[in-house]
Amino acid sequence: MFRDQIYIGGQWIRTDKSIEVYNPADGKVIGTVPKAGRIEAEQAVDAAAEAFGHWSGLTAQERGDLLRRWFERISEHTDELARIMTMEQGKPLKEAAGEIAYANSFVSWYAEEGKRIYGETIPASSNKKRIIVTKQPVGVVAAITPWNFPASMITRKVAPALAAGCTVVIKPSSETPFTAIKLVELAEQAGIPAGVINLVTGPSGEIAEAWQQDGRVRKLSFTGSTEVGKKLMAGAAANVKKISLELGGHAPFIVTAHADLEQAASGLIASKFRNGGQTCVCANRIYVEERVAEEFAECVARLASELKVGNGLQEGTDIGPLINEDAVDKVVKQIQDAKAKGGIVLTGGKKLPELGGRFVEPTVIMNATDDMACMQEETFGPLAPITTFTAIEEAIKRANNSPYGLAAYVFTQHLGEAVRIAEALDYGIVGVNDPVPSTAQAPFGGFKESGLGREGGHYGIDEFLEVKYISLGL
Ligand SMILES: NC(=O)C1=CN([C@@H]2O[C@H](COP(=O)(O)OP(=O)(O)OC[C@H]3O[C@@H](n4cnc5c(N)ncnc54)[C@H](OP(=O)(O)O)[C@@H]3O)[C@@H](O)[C@H]2O)C=CC1
Ligand SMILES: O=C(O)CCCC(=O)O
Repeated sequence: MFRDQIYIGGQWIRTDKSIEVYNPADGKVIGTVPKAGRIEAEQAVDAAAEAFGHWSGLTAQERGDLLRRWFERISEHTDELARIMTMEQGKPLKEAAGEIAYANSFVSWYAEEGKRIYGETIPASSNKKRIIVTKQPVGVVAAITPWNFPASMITRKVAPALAAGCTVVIKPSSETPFTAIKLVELAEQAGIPAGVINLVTGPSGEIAEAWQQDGRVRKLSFTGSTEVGKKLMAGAAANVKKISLELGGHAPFIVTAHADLEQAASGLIASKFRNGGQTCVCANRIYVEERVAEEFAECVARLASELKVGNGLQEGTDIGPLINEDAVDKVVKQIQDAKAKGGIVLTGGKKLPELGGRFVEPTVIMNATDDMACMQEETFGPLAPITTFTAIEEAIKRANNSPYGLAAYVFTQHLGEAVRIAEALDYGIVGVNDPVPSTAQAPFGGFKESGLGREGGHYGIDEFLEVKYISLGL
């Protein structure tokens, strides 16, 4: 179940040293993965560079057929993949199975979309010339993925890259490598040729540096913190690598007096507590129009108090553990800070060491103010701070007052109000009466320090293509 090998050029390999992987629900070691370094990172690029000629030379239909076979293998192994994910990442089993289906939707969607990489002809200014525009794969792609979505962050990068004709080297998070390894094993079984997908595990800094410095890697796609994203962006300048960054978020969630309050409250629960709050698009700051705030907050607190916290493998669990002790400390500090600044805890507020892992109660805080840490920093945990506003313009101004610009949410039944607020928000994704807007067909990505580029939809495949202009003299 927990394969302890990396995959380079179609070979499964072990290294002398290894890294332990823990189950965050009980702190126990579930297995080890190789502690690869610069040498293996370079070997992976050798393999990907060698495989590129053949892979990019296949037709889009041939690549699509192989991606479709990968999709089928993943579907058949959903239960096993979900179990691996719950054991290394913590999210409840039903949510892990949901993530596998979501991850696989990128594989099926890009298996088709690769066939629609269209070029263009442009009228020339001389009738002795023809202007032809084509698109071709960028080359070898490096994908560095985080622990919060161990499957979908792999497929959201790898499926469009492969469909475009690129080959890839992957470095999954050291906290959740086994889901990624299983996905790659299934790609091998699906017949994706040796060298097209390569995966190494090990210290992220060393592996990322090797790939940054290697001019054969023409594109780096990263999901993770803004802090690391900035370093990678600076490193990519060395050989002017293309780069996509999907970084931190600090999503505002605006509820107006025109909202259906029950719909808004259950929407907030879905957005805020998905993956225990460890999602870059999670609601992080909740702005509610004053005259409905009390009723809304009571409804949210009641729903949050009904969520069952526990080991994700147990039936009925809604919220699993946080990924590590640092994550627990960050949430607990934000709760303490909010209380010290006048926040009132409506439900939750404590960590739950008696459960034997890294668990924090789903927490709802009323009377939040903009000077609280939870209103300024990404929480990445189950804390919902609620503040009030009296004028919509004030809510928009406060919502936009952030270096982040990934996702934002608006709940209102007033159409004009919904459109005006959605248009005024400086965010790449706006969910209007929709707490979970992510989907394979749509562009996912942020403004400002939340990142660069888009994943998903036809935008997501463009990230792996170069535009070539051919000027044809007749
Ligand atoms: N946008 C998102 O989805 C995510 C946002 N975050 C935000 O970041 C905060 C901190 O979480 P954390 O896990 O520490 O986030 P990191 O950004 O440190 O880790 C995310 C990924 O980046 C890798 N990584 C870490 N350092 C480097 C580096 N120098 N070069 C290349 N890759 C690197 C990690 O690998 P390894 O695990 O092997 O070190 C992991 O795969 C969270 O609280 C949250 O706010 C975190 C994760 C995902
Ligand atoms: O970066 C993340 O948090 C993963 C994206 C989750 C999603 O696709 O909704």
